[in-house]
Amino acid sequence: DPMEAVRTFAAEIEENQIKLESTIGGGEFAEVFKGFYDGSAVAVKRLKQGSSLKAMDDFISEASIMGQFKHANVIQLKGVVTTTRPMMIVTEFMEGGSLDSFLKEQKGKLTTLQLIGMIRGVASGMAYLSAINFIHRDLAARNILVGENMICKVSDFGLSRELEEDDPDSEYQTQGGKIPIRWTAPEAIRYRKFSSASDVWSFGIVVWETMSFGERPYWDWSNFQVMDRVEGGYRLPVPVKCPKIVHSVMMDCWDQDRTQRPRFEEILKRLDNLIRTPEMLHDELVCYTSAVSADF
Ligand SMILES: NC(=O)c1cccc(Nc2nccc(Nc3c(Cl)ccc4c3OCO4)n2)c1
Repeated sequence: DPMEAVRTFAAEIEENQIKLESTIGGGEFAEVFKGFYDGSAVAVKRLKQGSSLKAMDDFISEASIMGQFKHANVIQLKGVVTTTRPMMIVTEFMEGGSLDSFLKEQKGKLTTLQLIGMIRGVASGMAYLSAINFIHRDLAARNILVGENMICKVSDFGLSRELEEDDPDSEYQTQGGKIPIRWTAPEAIRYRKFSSASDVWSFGIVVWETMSFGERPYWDWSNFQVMDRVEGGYRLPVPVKCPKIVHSVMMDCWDQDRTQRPRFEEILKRLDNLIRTPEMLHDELVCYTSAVSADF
């Protein structure tokens, strides 16, 4: 019973203790506001009146899931309003908004090291979630939030994907459920085999989005073209000014064989090494031996 779970994992907040200030977003089922609670800035997701029972259950489930997490790179739940209507989810406030829009606004203004620092935060949040066996299924720059000092946090644990019917990123699958095709691993698209390894694939796409300052993965290709060409071995190219060594991390995340993809723990170590040795980010300083061994 979702209500039972939310009482276990989330503090109940009195609605009159929350002050709403401004609207910052919204979807089909809920609106998101900036507000204040307990002396600090918060984000408040408010379920729209007249929502279906399923929408209510999904709303409550998102809070229960979030309430079980505690990590610097995962959005922190402060509490919920469930005993009065409308229901609300209250979290820490992330001033930079979603990563995809943040990157578009900051296009060309961030250094490679800053971009890698953001990606490192996402990898750290995902290493934590995969360690507690939580599979995200919708990891994308739009579902990462940016806070002070450009800290990045994994968010959006909604079971019901807020992908609109006509959302170009949603693709109907036979058994209900919508899948964001251009972020999803081939085995998860083909036979719904979601795992931390399919989250690693999605993470590779997030790295590409970040190094491309919010460029749309596979540009204006149709979902079918994406599936067909990726199955055929096509992979996104190295973004402009992106060090080859960062593109090699992406390529490892996009291994057709999910057992060959690096775990988030390994990805985190590789990113930390790059941050510690920035000279590795200058292609001209790094020698790349060709894949084919020299015949001598
Ligand atoms: N500065 C801005 O314009 C801005 C735009 C969008 C989001 C945020 N910031 C922001 N900060 C924290 C959370 C969210 N959105 C969100 C999510 Cl994703 C899931 C569940 C939940 C939420 O709020 C309460 O419950 N947003 C800030």
